[in-house]
Amino acid sequence: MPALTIRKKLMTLLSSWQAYCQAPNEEHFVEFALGVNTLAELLRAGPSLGLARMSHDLEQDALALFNTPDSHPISFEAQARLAEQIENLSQLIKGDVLATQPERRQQADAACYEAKKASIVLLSDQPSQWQDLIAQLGYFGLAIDVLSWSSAPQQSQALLLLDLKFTNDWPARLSVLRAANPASQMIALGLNSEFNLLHQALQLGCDHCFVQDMSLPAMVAHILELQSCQNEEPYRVLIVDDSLTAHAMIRRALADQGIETQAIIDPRLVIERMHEFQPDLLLLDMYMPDCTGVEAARIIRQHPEFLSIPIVYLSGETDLGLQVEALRLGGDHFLTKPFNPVFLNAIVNSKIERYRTLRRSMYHDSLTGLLNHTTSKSHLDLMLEQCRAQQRPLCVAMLDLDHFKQVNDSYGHPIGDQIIRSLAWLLKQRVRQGDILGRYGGEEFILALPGASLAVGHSILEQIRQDFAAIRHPFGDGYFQLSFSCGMAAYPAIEHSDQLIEAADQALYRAKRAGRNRIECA
Ligand SMILES: Nc1nc2c(ncn2[C@@H]2O[C@H](COP(=O)(O)OP(=O)(O)OP(=O)(O)O)[C@@H](O)[C@H]2O)c(=O)[nH]1
Repeated sequence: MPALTIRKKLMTLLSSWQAYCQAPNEEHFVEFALGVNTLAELLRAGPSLGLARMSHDLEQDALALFNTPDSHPISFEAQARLAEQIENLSQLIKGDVLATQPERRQQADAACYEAKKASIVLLSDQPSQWQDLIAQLGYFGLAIDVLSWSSAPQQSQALLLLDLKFTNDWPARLSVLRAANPASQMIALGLNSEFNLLHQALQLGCDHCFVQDMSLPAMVAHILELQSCQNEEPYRVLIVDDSLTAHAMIRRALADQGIETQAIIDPRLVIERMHEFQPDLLLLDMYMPDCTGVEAARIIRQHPEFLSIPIVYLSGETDLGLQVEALRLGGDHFLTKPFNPVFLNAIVNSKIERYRTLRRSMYHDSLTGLLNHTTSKSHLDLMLEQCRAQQRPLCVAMLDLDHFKQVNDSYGHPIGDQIIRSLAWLLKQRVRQGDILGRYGGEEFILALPGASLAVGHSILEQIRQDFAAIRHPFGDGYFQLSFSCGMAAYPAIEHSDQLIEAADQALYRAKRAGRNRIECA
């Protein structure tokens, strides 16, 4: 997320707050709440989890005061609390956090094939108790700074892992730590899963608790998840409304949150436009001259590819019976005009989030979260066409775990699953945003690197191969190690995507026959 956009949204928020303080009426409060909501959405998608949390808290407090039109000005205490939160958030945004943005962006966009340097701190007076966790994260390229509680950081934006198991007086320490590090993400380690303890830790500012019996792989997976870049495509909304004023108002409200919109007046064009724009949600006016929203929705639902797309009706209609009927006939929600922009954004965001989750489960493998076999292949076809058009090389790698049957036989299927997940995690950490990474078969993965020649691809995969082979997978009191073999092929030497996969597969077969734990090129 560009630092400039965040700063601009912060400025909008600050001026709307100032306007409210000068003239504390409902209209100004709505503007302010919209500003908070917009900034919170931006920060939610950004790299700083702590900032996201702070803006979320501010948003919640602002929204809690939202539905009280008669109570403006808000109480002195509420105003002071909001002012303090705004001040803290704005200090942090203006300060160090954005200074680290170019570096973070570089990690996300450019060649992040190398191990990422994470900012993770473990606070513990008995760090030897956590050496397995530190080692495991290390294998994924995440370096942990270990500090004692007496040298706890201040104003840190790191992910803080807090040893509460071997720490006396942790509640007091926790609240001091949270106050000193409002923008950090805090994870409590080692509490037993008693309701009151967890409640207390969360109330004192922890964002997550890893309870005592949580398995090491689960902890590692969760931390990796928190560390991974969140680079999602912007949400897309198609507006179908015969009023140009409605188009302008809705587009303005949604654009503030980075949501892409297109608008059409004629409902008869809706299917064509949906194919072109591929929206995540439809805002459909109820009453248009040639066709009602309900009729349009029914037509949309006749197309299997649009069966699950969320449809939200917009209408001045307050007749409950009609609304219920409209929902029965293919709609998901009903917003009454004049709509509240904060509410509109909240509905749109939550519906799209769920829709995308559903789509992810269709295109992604459930064990690893990587693209599934079919989607990897179709993405590869598209990518090859792009590389052909741009006259860029494209390197394809097929990876297969070595002697994996033995892992299942010796350690059990769940451990086998965990190994598959750990290779997926390692690969996810190393690829760039535009690369294809998929689980091609049981213990086979596909990687496609646009712009990379065979030589470049080889050196990237070689580093990953060495790193994976060095990972020690814990089992009982000991550990075991594992390797993968890899076959590679590249465009333009090989012209078609099926042939690329076939050639990489044959090279993989040669790597297996030559002794495994190696890379062969077509
Ligand atoms: N745990 C687990 N095992 C899987 C999964 N998918 C496939 N497998 C197992 O992966 C093993 C693959 O075995 P083989 O094809 O004989 O290959 P290998 O033992 O890895 O030997 P080489 O590939 O020749 O090095 C089989 O035992 C499958 O049951 C999965 O999702 N989870």
